[in-house]
Amino acid sequence: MGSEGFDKLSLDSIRQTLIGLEDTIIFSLIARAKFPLNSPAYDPNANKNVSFPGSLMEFLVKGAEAVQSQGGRYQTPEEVPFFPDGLPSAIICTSNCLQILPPAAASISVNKNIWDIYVNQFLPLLAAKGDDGNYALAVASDLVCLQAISRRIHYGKYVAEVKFRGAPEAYTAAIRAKDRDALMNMLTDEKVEAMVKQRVQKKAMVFGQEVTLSVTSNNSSNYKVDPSLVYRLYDEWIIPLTKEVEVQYLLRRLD
Ligand SMILES: C=C(O[C@@H]1C=C(C(=O)O)C=C[C@H]1O)C(=O)O
Repeated sequence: MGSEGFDKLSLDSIRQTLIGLEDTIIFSLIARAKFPLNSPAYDPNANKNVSFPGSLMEFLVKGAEAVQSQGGRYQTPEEVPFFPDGLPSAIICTSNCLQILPPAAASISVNKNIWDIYVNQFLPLLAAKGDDGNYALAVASDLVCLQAISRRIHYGKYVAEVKFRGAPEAYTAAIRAKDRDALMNMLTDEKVEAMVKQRVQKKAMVFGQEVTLSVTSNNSSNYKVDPSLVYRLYDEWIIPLTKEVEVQYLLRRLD
């Protein structure tokens, strides 16, 4: 998002972007679900190659982020690396180089939470048990999921900025008081959250249905990804982490 566009930003336009990211996230989950869990890819102890520490997934994600960083991926507040330490600089400055949000926005990241939830809680629910040896393909698919989920959650920085601009006095008072609960109450819109969760569950049913040429109606209830799991992903993890990003952003807004 270019800085010239920020002033035209509205909550509706940001929400439209988040709706678009729902599709990206759900299709990335469908792609990952094609592989079994392949647990050795996530186990640092399964890696006997001492040339790199950590799991195969950590090794592959670090390498991918290093290349993408040189291409300028991490020049906007919503694009946050999972392994920021030692990332090479961008070799080009894209239009997004311009300062969009206050400098403190760049330091806000909940990627450690996202990684831990995804690897240790969500992935075992998404992928079938088993090991087909396609570790690099499965991890490449994981990275697409993680980056889409992270982008969606860190879009909370823009949401918070628009909300701040909509009620600067009220937010300033809560920020000055470092009142996290007040900020959380002010930024929460339960009606919108409910619509988001219902919509992603329905999208998982539509996008994840098996398409056949059978003349009979396709009323099978087997989906490529469990729609109730997608609902839970948003309910227990994506929405709460988005709001956490909003609160962290607001607490730094007046720095
Ligand atoms: C993102 C927003 O802020 C909060 C988080 C939401 C979400 O993560 O889906 C939805 C509504 C709000 O409670 C918003 O207001 O759109």
